[in-house]
Amino acid sequence: MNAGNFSAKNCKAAVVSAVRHSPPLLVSVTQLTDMDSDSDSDGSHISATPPRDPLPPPRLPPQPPPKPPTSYKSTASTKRSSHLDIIFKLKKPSSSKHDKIEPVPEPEPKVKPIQQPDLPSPVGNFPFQIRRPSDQPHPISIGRSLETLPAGFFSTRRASFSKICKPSLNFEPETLPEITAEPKINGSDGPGSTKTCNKKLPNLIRGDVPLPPVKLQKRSEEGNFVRLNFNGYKRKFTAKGKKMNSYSYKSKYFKRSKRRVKSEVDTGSLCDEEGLVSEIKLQSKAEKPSRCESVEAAISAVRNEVSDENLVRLLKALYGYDLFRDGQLEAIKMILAGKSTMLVLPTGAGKSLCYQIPAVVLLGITLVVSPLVALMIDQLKQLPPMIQGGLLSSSQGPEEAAETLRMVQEGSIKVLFVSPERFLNADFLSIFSTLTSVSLVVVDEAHCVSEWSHNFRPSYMRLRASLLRAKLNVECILAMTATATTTTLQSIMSALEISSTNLIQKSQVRDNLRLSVSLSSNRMKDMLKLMKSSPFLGAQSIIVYCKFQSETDVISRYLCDNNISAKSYHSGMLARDRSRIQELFCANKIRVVVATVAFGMGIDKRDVGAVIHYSLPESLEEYVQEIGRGGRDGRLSYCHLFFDDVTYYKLRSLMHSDGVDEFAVNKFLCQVFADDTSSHRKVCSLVKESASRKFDMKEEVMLTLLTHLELGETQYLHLLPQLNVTCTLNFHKTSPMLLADKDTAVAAILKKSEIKQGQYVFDIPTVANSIGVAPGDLSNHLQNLKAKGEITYELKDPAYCYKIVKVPSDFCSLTELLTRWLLDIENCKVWKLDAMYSSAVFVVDTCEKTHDCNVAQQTTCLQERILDYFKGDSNLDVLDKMGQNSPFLRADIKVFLQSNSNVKFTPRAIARIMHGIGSPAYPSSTWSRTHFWGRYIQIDFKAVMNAAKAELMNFVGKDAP
Ligand SMILES: Nc1ncnc2c1ncn2[C@@H]1O[C@H](COP(=O)(O)OP(=O)(O)OP(=O)(O)O)[C@@H](O)[C@H]1O
Repeated sequence: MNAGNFSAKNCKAAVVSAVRHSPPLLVSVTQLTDMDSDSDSDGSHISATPPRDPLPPPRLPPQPPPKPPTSYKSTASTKRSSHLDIIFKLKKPSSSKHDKIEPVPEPEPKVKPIQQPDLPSPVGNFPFQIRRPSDQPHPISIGRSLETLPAGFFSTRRASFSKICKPSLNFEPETLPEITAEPKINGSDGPGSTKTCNKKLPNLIRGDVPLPPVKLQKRSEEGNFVRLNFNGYKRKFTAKGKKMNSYSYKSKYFKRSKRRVKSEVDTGSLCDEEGLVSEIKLQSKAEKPSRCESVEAAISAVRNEVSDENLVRLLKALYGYDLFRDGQLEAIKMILAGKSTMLVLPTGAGKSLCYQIPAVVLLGITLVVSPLVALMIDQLKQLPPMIQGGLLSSSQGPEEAAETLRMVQEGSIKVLFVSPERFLNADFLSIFSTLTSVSLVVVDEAHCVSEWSHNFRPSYMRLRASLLRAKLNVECILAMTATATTTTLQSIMSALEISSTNLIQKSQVRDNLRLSVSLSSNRMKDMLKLMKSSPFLGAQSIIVYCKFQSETDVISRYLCDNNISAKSYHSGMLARDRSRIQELFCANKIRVVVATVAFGMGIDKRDVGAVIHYSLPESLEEYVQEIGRGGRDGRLSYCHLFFDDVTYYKLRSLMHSDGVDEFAVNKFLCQVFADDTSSHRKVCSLVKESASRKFDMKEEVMLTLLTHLELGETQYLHLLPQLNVTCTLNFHKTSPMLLADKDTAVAAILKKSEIKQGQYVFDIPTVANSIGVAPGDLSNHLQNLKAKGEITYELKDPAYCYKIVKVPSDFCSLTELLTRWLLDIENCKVWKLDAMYSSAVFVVDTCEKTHDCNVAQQTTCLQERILDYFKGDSNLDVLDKMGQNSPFLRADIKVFLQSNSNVKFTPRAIARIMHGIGSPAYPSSTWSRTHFWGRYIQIDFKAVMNAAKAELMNFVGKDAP
């Protein structure tokens, strides 16, 4: 083997099959020949003959205690456990975005071989030995959601609704509280309630277009509201800068019967007893009828003539504001003229209003695509009371989703918030292509579309103009972001087919933010000093941003100890605790929130007087987004950034945590297309958790690859909504054989099941394929059987589902292409961090040189720097602070390999361990115990990878490249 083997250029199609069996980059250290340590590094004291005892054989998960069969359980329960048997017992660890950022632990003083039974195995050959956290239910359990359905729910709905119910089977990356957009009960006079909404009308509003009646929801009646269920806790909200909204909430048991709106804002107690489902109704204070009339009149006027004067009148009528802010009027007029628009305004500049006004003027529905449920909830709450809003999220129950869709079809929702994953769902799309007219699609946080942004989301790749036009019949698209470089903008505008003449871009940093930066060797002490001095001392509300969850707790405690009221906030906390803290902060009952990046989007507290960055952000985009939480009321807000080299090195390592190698991509492709059948109707699946470990690839990266395979130049597959694919089923009433005689699905289940402890365990897509139905239909059928008392079942193992459209003819070229693309994304992330760090250094240096280090001066310096960065100025000098080598690196890798001689590694896996980054196959819970964990954090990741590759080459007796 030589280095050339790593290049896909040399790769021939025939290699593909060889790759499946003999991974070129994956070398078992057990083959190492005599290898004494030549290191005098920290690891040199290690015995030159480290233990080579093989690890104990993998420990099978303990068998759960056998459950007595309720009835009709098979006697064949002693059947041999299969590969799936083991997968079933592995549970998904906590995986929120922010959880993934972990502090690098201190290394242990001695090198020890990793002695444990659950070592990761090489890519492609995992015996599923890695110990996982004990059984935790998946946050969204299909089984549970199906169990909550009323008997015969699917069968009793109209055909369209039985389809609509399927969204409940989807998994969307939404982990926040349930929300239900409930229909307006009495108000048949919502703006969209007119039947004319079903007609497709152009966006261009002219005098000659026949005007439908304008019917607004009267505020004196039951208004626009959203019912939220925060894990069984009632929440109390205070109005957040919205003149017209207040929030009332009561147990749904009272609300449902009375359907009467009451405003009860009590900031005293924030939680009621557990178990109660809360209803939070959003309503305005009773509005005078004249107000509605004035809004109706203002809308009619704009429909007749889109003039500045008429739009200002509508602004006043809807919001009470006298003037548009910079960029708003321009954007609204462009949208009303039917032109797709790219809008870049700073955070807090008022982007929402730019789609809300067109939404009331245009005749059809406005779809707003949002990346987070929390953001959708905030935006829904912030809709002016006269705009009827709704929301669809995977955390809703099927009945609630169906009800929202019914309202959409009726035309009584004007603005519908959806996640990008909805666009995978054919039933959802069919409603819009056939029944409901979509006037406008708004892509909020549009930078997520671009892989070159700081926050790329693979599901956003689906939002392409061609698809939106084809599926939704929509002409006008509005893309909005606060932070995008020129490259990012280009890729968004190309995906959404927005002409360069339709770009509205204002400065990305508001003028009322005063920026300052300092290098600190004791950030905690320095921060306290800062907060106790002017102007931070005078700030009523402060947000402190940290990188790591653990930091937020430590710092908030430290501040409290120093008489500053502070609370921590991060995504590892319960949703209800997060909401409570947000509410307390917004109600000025907590002065300081110490948060991770999780505290951001959607938070519209207007009077945040200071934003302090305790840790360096990962990019200037993130920095700009976070300082944008300050001074939303237009008053001065002070933003200070502390930075230090230790945090920079840690973050730099983390930038490599999504990277994958050619070999892993190739293995992944082989598995994706392993089910190559002549029938393209067959549904294939990839269980997320096990595949993630098998290929040592994060789930998000796998989804990125799958989405690219669907939406890239050639369409190789068609992605379907994600499903829980493993079903464990018990029969109760009729014997399985008798039931199978009458029911083909049951017959297929019996055929395709393994019997484990008397329970039938099968793969949903496999059974569905065998009888030629869609997996969703099989799930519905099971639900019906369950409703009749015939069966009970549980579903688990969330999986990506897809149909193969075309098998690639040249796996190697495709592998090379995808790997290079992922590598570019990885490099881009690194560059963004370097640009952030360099900017901080630049500002400190420049200001120091002037000997006049005041806040105002740093503001100018940093603003200029940010401007250059977003312009894509190639002159932006970015520091390269990383070391390229260390005299001890290779020797240490050698020792590491010796001391873990029973484990197979790739160069990337070794580099990750040396950089202290966990990965699905080499988790930090296991590997942080090694002495070498994070030891080479200051050496460039690629240099460590090269050294690891060379050592692995040595092992097989070949020269490194
Ligand atoms: N023309 C205006 N006059 C006065 N206030 C306005 C105007 N337009 C918007 N606002 C207010 O500014 C605040 C911020 O608006 P909005 O939430 O739409 O900002 P945004 O640009 O979407 O911010 P983010 O990027 O953080 O989501 C809101 O409270 C909104 O009511």
